[in-house]
Amino acid sequence: MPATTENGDYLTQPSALAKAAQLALDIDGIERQILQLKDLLRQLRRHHENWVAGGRGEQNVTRVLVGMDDAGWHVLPDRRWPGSRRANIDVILVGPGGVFVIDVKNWREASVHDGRLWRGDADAEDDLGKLVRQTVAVEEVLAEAGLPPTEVVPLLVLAGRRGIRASLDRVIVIGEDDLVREVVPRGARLAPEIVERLLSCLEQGCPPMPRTEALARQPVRPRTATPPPPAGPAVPPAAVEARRIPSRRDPASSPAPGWTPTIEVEPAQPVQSAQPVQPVQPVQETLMTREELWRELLDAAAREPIESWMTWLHPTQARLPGRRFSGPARIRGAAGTGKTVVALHRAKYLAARGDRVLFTSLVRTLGPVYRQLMTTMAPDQVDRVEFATVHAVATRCLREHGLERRHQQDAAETCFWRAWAQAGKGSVLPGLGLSPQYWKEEIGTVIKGRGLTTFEQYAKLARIGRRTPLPAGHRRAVWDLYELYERLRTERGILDRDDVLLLAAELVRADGRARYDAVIVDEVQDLTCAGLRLLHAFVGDRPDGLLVVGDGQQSIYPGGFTLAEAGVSVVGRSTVLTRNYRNRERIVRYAQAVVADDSFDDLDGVQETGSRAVDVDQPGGDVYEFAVASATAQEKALCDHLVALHTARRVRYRDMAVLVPTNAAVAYWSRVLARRGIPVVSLRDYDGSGDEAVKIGTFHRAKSLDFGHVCVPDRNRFPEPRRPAESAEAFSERAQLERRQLYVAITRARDSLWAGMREELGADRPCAST
Ligand SMILES: Nc1ncnc2c1ncn2[C@@H]1O[C@H](COP(=O)(O)OP(=O)(O)OP(=O)(O)O)[C@@H](O)[C@H]1O
Repeated sequence: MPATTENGDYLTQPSALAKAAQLALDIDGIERQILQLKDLLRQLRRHHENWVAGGRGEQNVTRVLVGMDDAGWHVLPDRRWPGSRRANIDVILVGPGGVFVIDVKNWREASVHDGRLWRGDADAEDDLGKLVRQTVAVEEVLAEAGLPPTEVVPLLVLAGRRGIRASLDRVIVIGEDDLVREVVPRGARLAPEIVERLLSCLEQGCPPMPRTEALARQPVRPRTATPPPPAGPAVPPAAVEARRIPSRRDPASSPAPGWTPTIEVEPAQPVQSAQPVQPVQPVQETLMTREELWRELLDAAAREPIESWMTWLHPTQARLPGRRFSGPARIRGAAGTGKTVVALHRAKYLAARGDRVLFTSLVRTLGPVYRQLMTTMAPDQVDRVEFATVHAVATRCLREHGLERRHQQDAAETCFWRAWAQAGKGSVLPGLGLSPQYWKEEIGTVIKGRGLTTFEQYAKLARIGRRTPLPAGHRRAVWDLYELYERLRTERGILDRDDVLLLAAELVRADGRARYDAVIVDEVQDLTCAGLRLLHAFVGDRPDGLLVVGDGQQSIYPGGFTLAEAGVSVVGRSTVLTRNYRNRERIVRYAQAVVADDSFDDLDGVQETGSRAVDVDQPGGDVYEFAVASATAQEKALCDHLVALHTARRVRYRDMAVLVPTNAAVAYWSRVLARRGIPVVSLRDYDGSGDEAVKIGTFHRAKSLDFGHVCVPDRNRFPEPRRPAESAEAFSERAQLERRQLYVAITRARDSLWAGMREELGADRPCAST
C-alpha cells in the first residue's frame, strides 16, 4: 500500500511520481487499444453486413430455384466444399438438366469484358478460380457414381441482376433473373433414378454445413424492398411450402424453418474479408412469371431425353476422360464397350480445360456424327474440338504449303495399273492365287503405309495383319512392282493417298508448330502406320497428348501394323473396356460366333483369340435368320420386317438400318425400299441428325455407329466362297477380313438383327435364336 496523509492523500514521494508516470503510460496504451478495438468492431460490423447481404443473395437465389422442385429439381443450399473442413458451397442444384454448382455474388458493380469478369475495377479471376475448384471437387465426389468430368456446370450468379450471360473458361456468369432460363432448357439429361443416386452421393460427399450459433440467431428477412415471398410472383404455389426444403430425399438434412445459410470462407482465401463494403442491393422482382416458369419446365420435360451415356458412365468409364496420362495412351475393347463414348467425353474434358483437340478417324462420315453428338453433350465446348479425318488433316497441311494439287488419286491408280502391266503380270505374283488388288494394297498399306524405303526393310518385315506368307523371291517381285509404280508416279509429279500422309508428317515435323494440344484417334486399327505417325507428330509424347482408341477385331481394311512400328508406346497407359453396352445379349453371342475361330492382332503383335470374354449389359435381343428362296422373296421378307417393326412395334424408321457389303448393294436396296414406300437415307449423307428414314449403307460406313434394328440381307453370302484361282491362304485371309466386316455390321444392332439366308447358298451359319 502506498503511504497517505491524514486526510487520505497520497504522499508525494519520488516513487509515487514514478508510479503516476507509469499509470499515464498504461492509460495511453489502453486508449490506443480501445481505438483499435473500435476500429476492429467497425470492420466486423462491415463484414457482418457483407455476410448478411451475401446470405440474402443466396436465399433469394434459392427461393427462385425451389420453384422448380416439383419438376424434379433439388436445391441443396450451403453444402460443405468436399475436401475442406469449414468452407462451403453456396448452392448445388441437381435435376433432370444436370448438376450445377452455384456461387452467388452480391456485387454492386460487376461486368464482363475482355473475356474476364470484373468487380468494379478489380479482376475477379480468383472468384472464378474458386468456383472451378469447388466444381472439380463436386465432380470428384460424383465420379465415384459414374458422372463424367465436366458434367457439373459452374454458375456464378450475380444477385439481383439480369440480362447477363457470359461463358468464361468453364464458368457461366449469369444474372439472378436469368438463372432459371439457363438451367431449365437443358432438357432431360439425367433420369430420375440417376438424380437420386447423385443426391445420395452428395449427401455423403457434400453434407449440409452445420449451423453456426451466431448466424442461427440472425432472423431471416424477406427479400429487401419486395413484399414477403408468398405474394412474390416468381414462385409457383407448390414451391411456397418447398421453400425451406433443400432436398426431398432426406428430411433430416433439411434446414429448420427460418434457416439461414452458414457462410465460411475457404481457409487459405481471406478474399471476402478484404473486400470493401457492398451495401445490400434491393433485389428486383424476378422477370419470369410463375406461368412462364411452369411452361419452361413442361417444355423441358416434354423434350426427348438425350442418351444416358452422355451424362452417365460406368465408374470404370467415368474415370478415364479426366485421367492424366504421362504420354500416349490407349483404350481398347470389343465392339460396343463404350470406347467412342469415353473418347468423346475425353475430348469434352480436354476442351473444357482449354486444350485444342483434334478428334479423328478414317471414315469421313463419322466426323459430322460425332460433332452432332458433341453438340448435344456439350454445346459450349463443341467449337473447341475439330472433327476431321486423318486425310483431311493431312491435305490441309499440304495446302498450307501449296502442295495439295499434287494429290491425284485417279492418276496414281493409272500409274499402278501401268506398272502392273509392265512388271506385275509377267512376274511370279499372278501365280500366287491373289488378285492384283491385293498387290496394290500390299504397296499401299505394307510398304508405303509403313514408310519403308529399302528392299532390306521389306525383306525382313513381319507383315502384321497379312496372312499370306511371302518368301524372299516373292517379296522381290513385289518390290520391283513398287519401284516401277513409284518411278511412273514421280515422273508425273503426283502424289497418292499414302504419299499425302507421309509428306504431311514430314511437314509437321519440320514446322514444329503446336497445332493441337491433344489428338484423339478413333478406330485406330483402320489407319495405316503412316497415318498414325502423322497424328503422333502433332503432339509427340506430351502428357495427355495422344489417345488411340480401337479394336483389332474390327479391323476391316487390309494391312495392319503395331503401335511400336508407328513409334507409339502406351506401356502403362492402356485400358481395356470389357462391358458391352450396345448390343443385347443374343446379338453379342451371334456376332461373336462369326469371328470366334479367327485370331486377330490388336496392334501389339500378339495374337488374341477370336472369342473374347465380354460382359453384356442388356439381356435379351432378337436374332431372326430368315430363309428365302430367291432375291424377290428376300426383298419382300426384308420390307415386311421393317414395316412390321414400324407399324406393329412402333419402332421409328430412323432406328432401323440395312447394311450391305458394297455400294452397288446400297443402290439396289435403296430402290427396293423406295418402291415399297419406306423412307430411306444413305449413310453417306447421314450426319447424326434424326431424319425419319431407314439408313442404308455399307458395312464400312456403318463403322462405329449403332442402330436399334439392323437387317443384313444375303448374310450367308458373306464371306464369299473361294474363287476359282484363289489359293487356300489367299481365301483364308480374305474370308477372315470379310468375317470381321460382317462382325462389325452385326454389332451395330442394339435390339434386333434380321439376317437374310438365301436357301440356294445353304443356311449352315450359326444361329443364336430366332
Ligand atoms: N455408360 C453407358 N451407359 C449407357 N450406354 C452406354 C454407355 N457406354 C456406352 N453406351 C452405349 O453403347 C454404345 C456403344 O458405345 P461406343 O460406340 O462408345 O462403343 P465402342 O466400343 O466404340 O463400339 P465399337 O467399337 O463397336 O464402335 C453407345 O452408342 C451407347 O449407346
